[in-house]
Amino acid sequence: MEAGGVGLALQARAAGFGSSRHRGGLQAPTGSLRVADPAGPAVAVRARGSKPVAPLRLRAKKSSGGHENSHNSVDEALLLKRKSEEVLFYLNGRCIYLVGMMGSGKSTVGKIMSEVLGYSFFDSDKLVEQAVGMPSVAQIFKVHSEAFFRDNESSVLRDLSSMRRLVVATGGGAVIRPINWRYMKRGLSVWLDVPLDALARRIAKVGTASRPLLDQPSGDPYAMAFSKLSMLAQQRGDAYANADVRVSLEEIACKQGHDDVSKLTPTDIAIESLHKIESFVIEHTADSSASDAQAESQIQRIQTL
Ligand SMILES: Nc1ncnc2c1ncn2[C@@H]1O[C@H](COP(=O)(O)OP(=O)(O)OP(=O)(O)O)[C@@H](O)[C@H]1O
Ligand SMILES: O=C(O)C1=C[C@@H](O)[C@@H](O)[C@H](O)C1
Ligand SMILES: [Mg+2]
Repeated sequence: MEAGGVGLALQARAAGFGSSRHRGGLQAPTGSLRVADPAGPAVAVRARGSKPVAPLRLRAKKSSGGHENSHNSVDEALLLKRKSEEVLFYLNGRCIYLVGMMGSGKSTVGKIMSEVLGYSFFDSDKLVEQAVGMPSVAQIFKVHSEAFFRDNESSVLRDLSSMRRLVVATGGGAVIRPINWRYMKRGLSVWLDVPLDALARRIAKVGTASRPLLDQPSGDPYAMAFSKLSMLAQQRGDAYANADVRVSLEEIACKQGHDDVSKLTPTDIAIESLHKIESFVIEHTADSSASDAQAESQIQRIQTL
């Protein structure tokens, strides 16, 4: 199933936000996964020449609606910081895997979470590109095949799963292979559940060229994205629901009294994700041997689907 020998030289850049420091990822493939100290602090896994994790800067900017700004207010930034400190205690170095459809905000929200937690951020699509030595997922699909991409995606997730203190934005389709769940269940998985209409709006705004499963030479970008996303959602059934935690944007919007999920900032979503992670971990660490058994039986169930 998995690609053989897709080695990764893990040189994570400490995740930043709002700058080129964002581009967490690997250097060109150079052999096996190397981490100086997998259990050590996030600064132990950073790119050659990159700077250590920058302290959280509170930015009090009004949202433009385009989400160039990560936080709406100082209050929101403080809430995020406070929640991350509580969650860190319970996480005990466990990795966080964000799953969800294309455009659900895994990369955007993941970077915010990694910054506040002092974790390193990885985007599994980028890691596959680097491991294969191609500039884009679209090109990998074109030159090789989706199956080839999926094999490499599994290899990347396997390599990441041996590490600690990472936030991983997984590829939108990573949930379809049961073996990937075995890897992701070594950490905590979070499903960003975003209505298809909002996904299609986001994707239409930036275009579909980088997303081969949605790319369409002509037609209305929103309508095309919506119809393809609907099809994928149907094919994937409840694969996303295998995640430990579900973060529903509709639920957050409802709690905040908004009629539209587009009012939510990535920070709102990061806060809710941390909150849900905390509840999940508290609930499942009461009896850790029972929860290990639960996780194993869940993996067995996924594998037989
Ligand atoms: N809360 C939000 N509100 C509005 N737009 C958002 C929000 N979060 C992310 N976006 C925008 O939606 C687009 C997709 O976000 P992002 O790349 O983070 O998603 P993704 O889940 O990583 O997608 P992919 O699976 O394709 O990598 C980006 O243009 C991003 O700026
Ligand atoms: O949903 C999917 O199947 C995909 C999502 C992207 O993140 C990429 O992993 C790729 O374009 C496939
Ligand atoms: Mg992404």
